[in-house]
Amino acid sequence: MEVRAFVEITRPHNCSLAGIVGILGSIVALGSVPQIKTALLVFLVVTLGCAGGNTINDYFDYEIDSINRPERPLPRGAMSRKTAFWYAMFLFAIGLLTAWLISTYAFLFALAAYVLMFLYAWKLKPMPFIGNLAVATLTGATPLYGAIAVGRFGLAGTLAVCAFLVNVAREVVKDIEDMKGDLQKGAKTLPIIIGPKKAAYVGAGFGIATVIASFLPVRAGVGVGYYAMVPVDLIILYAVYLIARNQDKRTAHRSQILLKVSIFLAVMAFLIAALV
Ligand SMILES: CC(C)=CCC/C(C)=C/CC/C(C)=C/CC/C(C)=C/COC[C@H](O)COP(=O)(O)O
Ligand SMILES: CC(C)=CCC/C(C)=C/CC/C(C)=C/CC/C(C)=C/COP(=O)(O)OP(=O)(O)O
Ligand SMILES: [Mg+2]
Repeated sequence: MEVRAFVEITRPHNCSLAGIVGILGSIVALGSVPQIKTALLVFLVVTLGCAGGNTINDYFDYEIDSINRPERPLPRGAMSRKTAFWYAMFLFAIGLLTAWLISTYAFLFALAAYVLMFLYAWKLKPMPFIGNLAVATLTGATPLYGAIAVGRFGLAGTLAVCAFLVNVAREVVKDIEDMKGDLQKGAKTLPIIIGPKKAAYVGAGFGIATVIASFLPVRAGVGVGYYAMVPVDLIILYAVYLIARNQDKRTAHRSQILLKVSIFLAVMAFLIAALV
């Protein structure tokens, strides 16, 4: 058992980004910075949920990760599957207790998100496109969580739409990248059902929709700091061009990584626009 596996399995880079997005949702909903206590609680509920979701995801993905991702903690033997299961339940429990400190609505919203993450890992992921929509719904729910915590929505809805669209695009491209392992395990992902080319066009369509939606906050009057979004949209369009042109594993990996970079930069752009 490797102690560092308890951090690694949670994918802290995703969880910390998600936590920041939760706080961003509060900022954009309020139009100002929330109380530090609220910001901290939102960050904890989202990061603990994301950590539990990634952990339970690796628990259920053990066989497929043994093919696609043998370096991950469970396939390489750094942690037992039983330990991973109860570690995920522990993370979810602490997250729910933290959500209870915010409000009843915040608790119920977190409970729904955590249940959806468990269902995704347990049953939804192999369903063509349904699994992609579940993950994208969870990422879209993240800024909404921050809004629920402060009792207002404001512009958090536009953030949620962008998060949903870009993550549908990224999930489809990730499925194109993982086709080999998914085929061996009999998973019925979108690229396997309709073919990688048509799936690439679906992902590209959601990528283009993200670029269009990324200007929604401008229409709502978000400040000039928002022009930081322009390079983000150019990166998304390049990722779309790559996957539409070629669907081999290497191109799909480059495209999905570019989409992840665009998510990180977009979050920074929204933060700048909200705080400038
Ligand atoms: C215009 C534009 C791109 C707006 C971005 C909107 C926005 C706020 C996006 C944030 C979405 C979010 C909550 C991200 C959290 C971290 C994350 C990438 C979650 C989804 O992860 C699922 C994925 O399958 C994990 O795989 P990997 O990253 O390869 O470990
Ligand atoms: C709204 C609240 C309270 C929490 C949301 C928490 C967040 C941000 C969830 C975003 C989606 C996410 C990261 C869920 C975790 C589990 C997951 C979907 C991991 C992706 O796993 P796979 O689809 O198997 O892809 P990999 O090949 O990377 O394992
Ligand atoms: Mg997985």
